[in-house]
Amino acid sequence: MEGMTAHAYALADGNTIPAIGLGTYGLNDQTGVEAIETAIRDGYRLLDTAYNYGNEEVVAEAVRRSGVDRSDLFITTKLPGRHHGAEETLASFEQSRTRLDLEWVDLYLIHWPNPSRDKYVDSWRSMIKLRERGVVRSIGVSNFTAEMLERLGSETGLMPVVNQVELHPYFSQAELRAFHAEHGIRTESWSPLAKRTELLAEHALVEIAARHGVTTAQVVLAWHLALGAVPIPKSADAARRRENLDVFGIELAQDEIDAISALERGRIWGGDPESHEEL
Ligand SMILES: NC(=O)C1=CN([C@@H]2O[C@H](COP(=O)(O)OP(=O)(O)OC[C@H]3O[C@@H](n4cnc5c(N)ncnc54)[C@H](OP(=O)(O)O)[C@@H]3O)[C@@H](O)[C@H]2O)C=CC1
Ligand SMILES: O=C(O)C(=O)[C@@H](O)[C@H](O)C(=O)CO
Repeated sequence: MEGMTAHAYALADGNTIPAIGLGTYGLNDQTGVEAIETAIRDGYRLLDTAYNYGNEEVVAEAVRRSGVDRSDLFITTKLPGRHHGAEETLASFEQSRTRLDLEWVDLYLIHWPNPSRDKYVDSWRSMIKLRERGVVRSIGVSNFTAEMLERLGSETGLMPVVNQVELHPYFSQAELRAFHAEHGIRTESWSPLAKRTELLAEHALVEIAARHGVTTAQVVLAWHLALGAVPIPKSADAARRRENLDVFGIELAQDEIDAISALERGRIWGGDPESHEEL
């Protein structure tokens, strides 16, 4: 599995990111605390939240209750579109950090580029400052196109180390992943199971899963690992979360990887970074 050691990858800034994580969108309130706490106890180390998920305090409580050393966890949060801008970014981060009850955040992402606002470069400069201050270990983006990434690089001299994008067998992002590989950017996959939809019943996946004696969800997650992308599946169910973590022994053959990539059909909803407004 490309560039992976001990189920983690080195990022271009020298930090390390776990090879799989837990998506937390929709894990709220007490049930969310219990789900995330159990996930940590079961071995999840990367937790993916965002200002806009309204659950940063839920993540904080789960981390406290888990008993796992904070330095063994990798916690990501994201800057919302309505807070783009130099000062706004610094203030928004501080709110996130306070709610997360953390000395530092492992990975801070610009959630969406919101190009109509044209402020993501200002936000990026503030994120560079946050990293220099040590309150953020790694900085990245989400839902950025190659052109937007180029712009960050040319205007600030620093490329993100991660771009978290929609990625699953229906939308495999081959071109963007090639751009990432050229520029030392690690790809993270959001909605890695295509929000379940009908993906997990696809004939090609059912066949491959039967051959390996695993579930179709596990096949999809093994495909992400084979691509060198970091999937962050969300599940509210403890057994499914354990299933999603138990994928490192699945070695897909190249023809299986190709058959899964051939399911390509496009985005599962209208989240085009050029036009989507996520405030
Ligand atoms: N940066 C961005 O713009 C975005 C980031 N994200 C991030 O990505 C994470 C994951 O994406 P999400 O949209 O939730 O989609 P996923 O692809 O992770 O799919 C989640 C769905 O799949 C089901 N599921 C999970 N595991 C299994 C399994 N083993 N077998 C069968 N069904 C399963 C879940 O149901 P159940 O809970 O009942 O198990 C849920 O309905 C989010 O939580 C968030 O952190 C998501 C969207 C955009
Ligand atoms: O989950 C996320 O990170 C998002 O950006 C979502 O708000 C996403 O835009 C969505 O779920 C829209 O239906």
